[in-house]
Amino acid sequence: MNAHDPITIGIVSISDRASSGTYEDKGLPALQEWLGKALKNPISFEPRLIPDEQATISRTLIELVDAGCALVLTTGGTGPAVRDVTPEATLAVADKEMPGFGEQMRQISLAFVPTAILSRQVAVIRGQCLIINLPGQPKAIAETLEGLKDNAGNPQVHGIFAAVPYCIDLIGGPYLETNDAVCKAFRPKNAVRPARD
Ligand SMILES: Nc1ncnc2c1ncn2[C@@H]1O[C@H](COP(=O)(O)OP(=O)(O)OP(=O)(O)O)[C@@H](O)[C@H]1O
Ligand SMILES: Nc1nc2c(c(=O)[nH]1)N[C@H]1C(S)=C(S)[C@@H](COP(=O)(O)O)O[C@H]1N2
Repeated sequence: MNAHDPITIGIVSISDRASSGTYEDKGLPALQEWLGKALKNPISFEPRLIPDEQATISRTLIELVDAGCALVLTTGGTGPAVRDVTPEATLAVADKEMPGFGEQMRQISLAFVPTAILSRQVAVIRGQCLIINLPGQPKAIAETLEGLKDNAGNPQVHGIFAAVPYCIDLIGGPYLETNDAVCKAFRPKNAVRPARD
């Protein structure tokens, strides 16, 4: 039996072309694969594939929070194009904005592509859920969550996921434990529970 707290995670791929079948969606599989590798907790996924429509995005986020998700990750629709409205839809359902996540993602992504500054990702708290926008490029999902490592695997720029478990502690969610080889979560010493494996 898995001794870790269970978690429900909403994963939302926001893409006009993937949701209409013009191309295959690679966002949901990339999110699911990375989270499955990074977390020791048993995960129940709530996947959604939707077009770049602001009202649909906001409605989907509210539905996932109401369904008990402690974490929702979106991918796509963060750029400057007319139909890129994921940040607006996310801010519209926010109780609190968490600007550090967007700042750190742009910092990480700049190490990969100069166009990282075009991504307007935001993160917010709604109720007891943390909602984070990731860029739409499927490879950007692991890059932003995991950060930049040197050849020996030591972090050079921390991935944003390192801060996710403690954030979820602070909003009263499940205690998340990570596989350190993928992503080492950081918590202040007094917030660390004894290991259970
Ligand atoms: N769900 C997805 N599956 C596969 N590739 C994707 C997906 N979303 C985005 N991409 C790729 O990343 C690029 C940048 O993503 P962005 O969210 O800006 O999409 P877009 O160009 O607005 O088009 P669309 O919304 O139709 O995917 C896309 O042009 C596409 O090549
Ligand atoms: N790590 C990473 N971040 C990235 C990219 C990338 O390839 N890798 N692409 C950038 C580009 S080209 C754009 S336009 C913005 C917005 O992407 P989105 O509209 O797909 O969300 O994300 C940026 N962030």
